[in-house]
Amino acid sequence: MESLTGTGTSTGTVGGEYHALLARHDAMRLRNRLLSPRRSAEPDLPGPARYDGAADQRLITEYLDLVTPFGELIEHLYAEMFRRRPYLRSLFPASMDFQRAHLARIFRYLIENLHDPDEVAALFTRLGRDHRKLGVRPVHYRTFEAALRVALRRTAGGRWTDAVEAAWVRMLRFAVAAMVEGAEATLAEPPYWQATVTAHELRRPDLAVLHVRPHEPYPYRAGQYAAVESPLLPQAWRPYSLACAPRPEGELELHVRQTCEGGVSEALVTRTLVGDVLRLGPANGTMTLDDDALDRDLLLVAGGTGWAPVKALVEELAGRRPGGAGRPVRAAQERRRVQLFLGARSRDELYDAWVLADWADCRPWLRVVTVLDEGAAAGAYGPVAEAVARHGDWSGHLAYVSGPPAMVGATVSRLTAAGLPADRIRHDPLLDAGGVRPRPAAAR
Ligand SMILES: NC(=O)C1=CN([C@@H]2O[C@H](COP(=O)(O)OP(=O)(O)OC[C@H]3O[C@@H](n4cnc5c(N)ncnc54)[C@H](O)[C@@H]3O)[C@@H](O)[C@H]2O)C=CC1
Repeated sequence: MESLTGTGTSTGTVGGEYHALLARHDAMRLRNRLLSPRRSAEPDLPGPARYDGAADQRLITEYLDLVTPFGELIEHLYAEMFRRRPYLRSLFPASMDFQRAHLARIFRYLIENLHDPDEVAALFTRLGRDHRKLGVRPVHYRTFEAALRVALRRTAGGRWTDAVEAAWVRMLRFAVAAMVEGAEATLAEPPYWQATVTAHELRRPDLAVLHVRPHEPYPYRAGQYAAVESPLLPQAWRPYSLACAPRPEGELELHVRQTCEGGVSEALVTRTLVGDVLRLGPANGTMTLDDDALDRDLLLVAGGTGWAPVKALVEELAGRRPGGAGRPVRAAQERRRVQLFLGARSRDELYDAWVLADWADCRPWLRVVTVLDEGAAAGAYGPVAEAVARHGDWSGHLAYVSGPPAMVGATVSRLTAAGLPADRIRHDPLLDAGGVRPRPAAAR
């Protein structure tokens, strides 16, 4: 483990050799764990049991104004970390803006949820699994901790106390223990999957549909999302929903809207060619069809490229109905109906319209309403949340909502106000660009 700290280059991005070394190291750890499963791989990191998060939350919150907004703290933290271990810079993307914002979200999430250690541990266990793709090792967290302590003192100034710092450190160690646990539990799966682009269609000037073929079997369920990295922007990973149900040949579909210049979405939409090799992180997300989901009528609501996971869900449903190749649904479940609302800015923005037309012809259990921002030509109009609310009583349904965060939030609010229990509405993290959930107050 410690020997890895000297690996890598002091500048540039993390390379194949580093990942090959990590893979060999993971294989050794897995072997050791299988031979002696009770042995903790990182005995010096504390486990999450019996952590009094509420007490630390009170202390941290009382002195929070000394270190917020988090911008300055995070600047100091990364500066100190890269000063101590320059090679760690290679584990991060060239531009740190996104990373800084992401870390601020993580700190906010941690502090706001610390009274609920189980919830925090569950999220950070998933994050630990996901962080394997970055080449992060447990030893790196110790450097992070040391840098955080320096940064806290530098930012807070004279009123800072050892007791508050100790609370921050306990909070961090608690989260790190869960991350290490998550990484250890998934040692048997690859930290990332390489996937070759087999098709790239520009459907709108700023929107592409990509097909990619993973080099190894890629486990996921319809409705899930994965972090994607382009070789044009190493170590910059962004989440995209997988737009198809698992297929026998293993090919995946991604829908990407360019959201800004110079980012991952631009690289995928305008600078990616057939034959390029992307990397995918492990699949995540709870917008999936469990068996009990099939006992209810379904309401699917999608806006823009939020159509992607909903398309995958409908594909899975079709595969499980008579005539489909998937695991069949029970007879009673066959009678269940699916109502889909698809929001788009204009008719031209319905970039997958031919799929909808095909489906309307051969899927009598599916009803589709397209909702255009401009005019009522396709059957409904106005913000998709309002169209859904106008169209009926959804209180007995199970709902899946996907699209711009404001649209998802508005739809969830309308549905809960109309009597649909919150635990029957599924959607991905709203503010998430890297796996962190928003505060509980934001409707999910
Ligand atoms: N799993 C998920 O939740 C997924 C989410 N997305 C997100 O969906 C968004 C898609 O972007 P675009 O294709 O550019 O969508 P867009 O900006 O074209 O919006 C699509 C439709 O959503 C509705 N909408 C948009 N903003 C709204 C608001 N503030 N309030 C109510 N309704 C609103 C409108 O009906 C609009 O026509 C991105 O933010 C992306 O991150 C994309 C894929 C999957």
